[in-house]
Amino acid sequence: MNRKVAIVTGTNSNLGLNIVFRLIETEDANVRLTIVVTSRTLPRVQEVIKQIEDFYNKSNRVGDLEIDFDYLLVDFTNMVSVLNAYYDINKKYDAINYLFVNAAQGIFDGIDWFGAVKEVLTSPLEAVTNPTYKIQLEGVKSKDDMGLVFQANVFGPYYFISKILPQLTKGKAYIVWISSIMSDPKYLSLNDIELLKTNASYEGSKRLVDLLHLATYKDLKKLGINQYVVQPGIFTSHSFSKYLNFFTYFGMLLLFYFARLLGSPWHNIDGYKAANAPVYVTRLANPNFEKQDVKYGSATSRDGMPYIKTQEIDPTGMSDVLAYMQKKRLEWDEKLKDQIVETRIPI
Ligand SMILES: NC(=O)C1=CN([C@@H]2O[C@H](COP(=O)(O)OP(=O)(O)OC[C@H]3O[C@@H](n4cnc5c(N)ncnc54)[C@H](OP(=O)(O)O)[C@@H]3O)[C@@H](O)[C@H]2O)C=CC1
Ligand SMILES: CC(C)=CCC[C@@H](C)[C@H]1CC[C@H]2C3=C(CC[C@]12C)[C@@]1(C)CCC(=O)[C@@H](C)[C@@H]1CC3
Repeated sequence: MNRKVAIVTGTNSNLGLNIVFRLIETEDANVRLTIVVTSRTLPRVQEVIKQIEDFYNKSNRVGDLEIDFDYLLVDFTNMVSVLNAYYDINKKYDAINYLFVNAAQGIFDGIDWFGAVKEVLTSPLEAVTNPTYKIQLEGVKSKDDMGLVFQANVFGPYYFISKILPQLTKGKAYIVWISSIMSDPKYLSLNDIELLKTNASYEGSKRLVDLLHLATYKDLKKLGINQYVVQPGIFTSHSFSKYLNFFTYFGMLLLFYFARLLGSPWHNIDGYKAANAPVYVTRLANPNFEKQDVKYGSATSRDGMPYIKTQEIDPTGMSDVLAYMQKKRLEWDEKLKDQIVETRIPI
């Protein structure tokens, strides 16, 4: 049985879970797939493993695909936690075949409901595609003294990748960065790469993801690693449902279906449709022919049919971003060099 290892960060999110579901559906036969679930807490690990097991046992893959589980407790806003996660992987695996960089956070502080109603009434499609009424805090730093959203969504995962590069190389891995349609160049100033002087740090972090991908995929390809950047469109998520009540939740769903009816390709609405592009690039795209300098999007037609829609990425600033990340990586290599030492003395 050929063994493969898949790491999905933020597995217990709507998208993370559906990425695993689609991977189970499309993985080759006669494979033993180890799914490395990641979370910041053990209860969420246990919860998502149960959901994946239920899906697998009801699937038609029980006969020709074996799955087993491992987990990583990692918080990407804590560099010691990221280093621990690397140590964990380094101890257990010599090859990793898939890494989905799915975990992300914003520092949302609620919704400007007056602004939301105004946007919905004046431009309902824009209101649920490029919303400007989500309130984001500005200038929030992590305990590691970095921009919190910058570290969580970009630098933490980048540093993790740099540490497990030997395993990713051995596994001829697919790395899939989850970006967003809200990653326009306007959200990132090259004088504020850690996103501390912006009230759109979430969108800025997704612009950084796009640029970091463009700046690194060619070198990774020389190692046999195929990296892609994708975006899942728009779908229901635990992270923003907490701001909604029964009426606003169903009001949002109604607007999502209305947007799809008006011809929006991006209102996938459910996590399974949203997970189309992330798995497409690893299972169906041919890395010898498919372009890697575009963003693969999960899309849904008016009549609910899923499809893949690519978008060009403006490369402006990619060298500045890469230089910043490489400098930050060397800084943290130095800071963490004696952080974890083997204390067990062999008898
Ligand atoms: N929902 C949408 O419409 C869209 C979502 N996306 C992207 O899709 C991805 C998944 O989104 P969604 O399903 O809504 O996810 P959620 O916001 O519901 O969940 C986020 C996930 O990320 C993990 N996470 C958050 N912060 C950290 C951290 N500091 N360290 C480690 N893990 C962390 C959480 O894990 P835990 O709490 O278990 O630790 C959780 O599983 C994200 O990258 C998001 O930006 C892109 C476009 C649209
Ligand atoms: C207007 C009503 C009745 C309710 C408010 C719904 C909003 C909470 C919701 C509508 C559009 C959503 C949206 C996102 C978050 C939640 C909404 C603002 C994102 C910003 C999530 C992250 C992304 O990457 C974007 C592409 C999403 C855009 C749409």
